[in-house]
Amino acid sequence: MSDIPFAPVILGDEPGSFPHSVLAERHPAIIRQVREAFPYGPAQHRALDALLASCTEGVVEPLPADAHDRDRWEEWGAGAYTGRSWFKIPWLWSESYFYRQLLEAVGYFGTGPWQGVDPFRPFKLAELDSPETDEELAALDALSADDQDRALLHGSLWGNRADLGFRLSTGDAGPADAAPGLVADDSAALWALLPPSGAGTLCLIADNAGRELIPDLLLIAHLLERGRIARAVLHVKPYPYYVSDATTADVLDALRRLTGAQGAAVEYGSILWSAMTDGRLVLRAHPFSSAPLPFADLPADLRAELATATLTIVKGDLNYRRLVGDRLWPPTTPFADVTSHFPGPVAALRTLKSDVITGLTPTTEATLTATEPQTWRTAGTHALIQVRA
Ligand SMILES: O=P(O)(O)OC[C@H]1O[C@](O)(CO)[C@@H](O)[C@@H]1O
Repeated sequence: MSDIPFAPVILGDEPGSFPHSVLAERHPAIIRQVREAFPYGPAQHRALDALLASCTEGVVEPLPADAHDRDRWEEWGAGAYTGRSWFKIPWLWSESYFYRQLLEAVGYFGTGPWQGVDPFRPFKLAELDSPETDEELAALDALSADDQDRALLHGSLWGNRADLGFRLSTGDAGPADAAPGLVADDSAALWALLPPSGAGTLCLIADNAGRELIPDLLLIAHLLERGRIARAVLHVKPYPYYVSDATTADVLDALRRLTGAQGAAVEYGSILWSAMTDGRLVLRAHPFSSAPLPFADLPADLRAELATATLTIVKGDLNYRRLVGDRLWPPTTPFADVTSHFPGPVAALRTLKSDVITGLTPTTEATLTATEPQTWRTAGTHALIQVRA
């Protein structure tokens, strides 16, 4: 990466900026919503009060001395950031640590009865049970064999808009005269890495549960069924994270949603069910999946595993930030340069929901900046498919 221009790491300390609004407004709102979603007891409410005070006006507090992952967070930088304002340290770190501390407050990691109760589960289930999910599953029945590659790839891509921490108010793309919805499209290179009769392994680093995970699973089922891959490894989060990020429990809920549906959805569900049963589809919940660090810092075991994949698909905005580095890159910085650290071929499927962007052509950047100066980076109205073979 030595030829790449310097790009500053994103912090949350600039009032009016997107990262600042997440720390100052979105995190308090998430605490409020979680509080209302369950009849938590007084101790949990006190812990949530303390977290609210800490993350808005206070400093980063240490994890309890007996926390099972305290050493891991030390390795990930807790020593350097404890005692500092949440706004003045890398935004990626602040956000990640917020979710870790939120789970601490509600007793998710404790030994009591709230152990393992996902504070975001009511929101995830509501989305999974929504009429929109019914409609998306019913649409599978109308897909011709020729349409499936593109439709299922795009389903997985645009499914990334369905992020519960980020409710969209706009449609597929920007206004009619705006830049195209897809600001980079390397899908030909992606398909070239997954030819029919492929014997390889796809790793898919998942993002959100519900209406994003369903199309991710459909894509995996399709690739297995068409013989473009022999095996898939689906990387999920080891614990609830960023409100809607997928965990093992969410995969099982999504799978049940498919097998309990009607029409083609059921067939996809049974392909996935048997693939899990016979080991062609494997779930992984590596601790690094919810680390506050970029993928340039992959631990050795995960790096070795991803190095064996024919292709790794990295889903969503947060994973994109981790893949290219959570930095204010010049938008035309080549995607291949900022992903040269990654151990194998990699594809990013992402809707744009934060300031980080790379790999645009000068023309695309100029069009976006001229037509949608305030919103194109963060509104989720644009998407990209970028590949480094
Ligand atoms: O679900 P996604 O696509 O990873 O998006 C989550 C996004 O939420 C934010 O963290 C803000 O909360 C984004 O900036 C972030 O990258």
